[in-house]
Amino acid sequence: MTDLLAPSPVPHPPQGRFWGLVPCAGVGLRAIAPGSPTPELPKQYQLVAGQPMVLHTLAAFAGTAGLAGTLVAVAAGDQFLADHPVTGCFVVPCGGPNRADTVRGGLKALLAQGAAQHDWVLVHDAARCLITPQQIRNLIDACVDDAVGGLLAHKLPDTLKTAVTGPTGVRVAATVDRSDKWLAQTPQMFRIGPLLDAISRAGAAVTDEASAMEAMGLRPKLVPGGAQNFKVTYPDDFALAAAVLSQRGRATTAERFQGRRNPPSASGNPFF
Ligand SMILES: Nc1ccn([C@@H]2O[C@H](COP(=O)(O)OP(=O)(O)OP(=O)(O)O)[C@@H](O)[C@H]2O)c(=O)n1
Ligand SMILES: C[C@](O)(CO)[C@H](O)COP(=O)(O)O
Repeated sequence: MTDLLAPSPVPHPPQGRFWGLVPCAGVGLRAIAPGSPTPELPKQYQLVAGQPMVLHTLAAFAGTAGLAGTLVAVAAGDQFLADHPVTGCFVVPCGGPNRADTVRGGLKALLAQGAAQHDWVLVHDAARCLITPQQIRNLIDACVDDAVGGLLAHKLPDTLKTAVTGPTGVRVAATVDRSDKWLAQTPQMFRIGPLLDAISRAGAAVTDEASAMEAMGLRPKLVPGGAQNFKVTYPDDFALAAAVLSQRGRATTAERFQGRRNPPSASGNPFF
């Protein structure tokens, strides 16, 4: 195994461009409350704070300076984004049966559309709709000079248990040391060529890009993301995401209102 903590004798490849890649071809089965009918739309198109979830996600990518473009990987026949175009985003029907297949299709499509093997790609779940341009920028800044790349992640905040299921239900098997545990988030940022190679070798079972790179013996960098960058996965998550987005919207409106009420004045006194 390569020891990436040791200085690399291989010079870094040339800088390259930065692309977004948003896998958007899932169904959202875990987001359906038990006993509820199957929703008409997959979860990434359901309304959150008055807007389809994925449009919040894509707005953050559209608002990030320095990206060459963002590819949205959707299921074959999915027309939703044709009716809701987003500046700087292009839609490709390369969705596969699981997330890794969708990402692999998206990486091939990026190369087919002119991206270079050494360009960077930031893979981000459509269902992480609370991502901000600042967090995307933080990841780029933290990884751009790294030999491997990295991902946003959140240091485990709670006590961690393993479980055992027996005749009396689910019970604690053990309490696990959490000091080295992080929750993997997205975006996950790697060079396109090495990532495509890693995912192709790892197969469809890997649940994130970093796992595929780890399987190649590499150690992606962990960059703090924050608790708000959670993935809308379970039914309760919609209300939580809506509350955060609405609060951000109110804060932005208040800041604008404050700016109009107290414009900077030549005297330096905000009242004159
Ligand atoms: N075949 C798939 C499966 C998932 N995804 C995308 O991967 C992201 C993260 O996946 P997850 O939240 O697990 O979404 P789903 O697979 O849709 O959810 P579930 O497992 O509950 O069905 C989502 O934006 C989802 O649309 C995808 O593009 N292609
Ligand atoms: C990539 C990911 O968001 C990292 O946490 C996550 O693994 C994707 O969702 P899934 O639930 O594993 O399919």
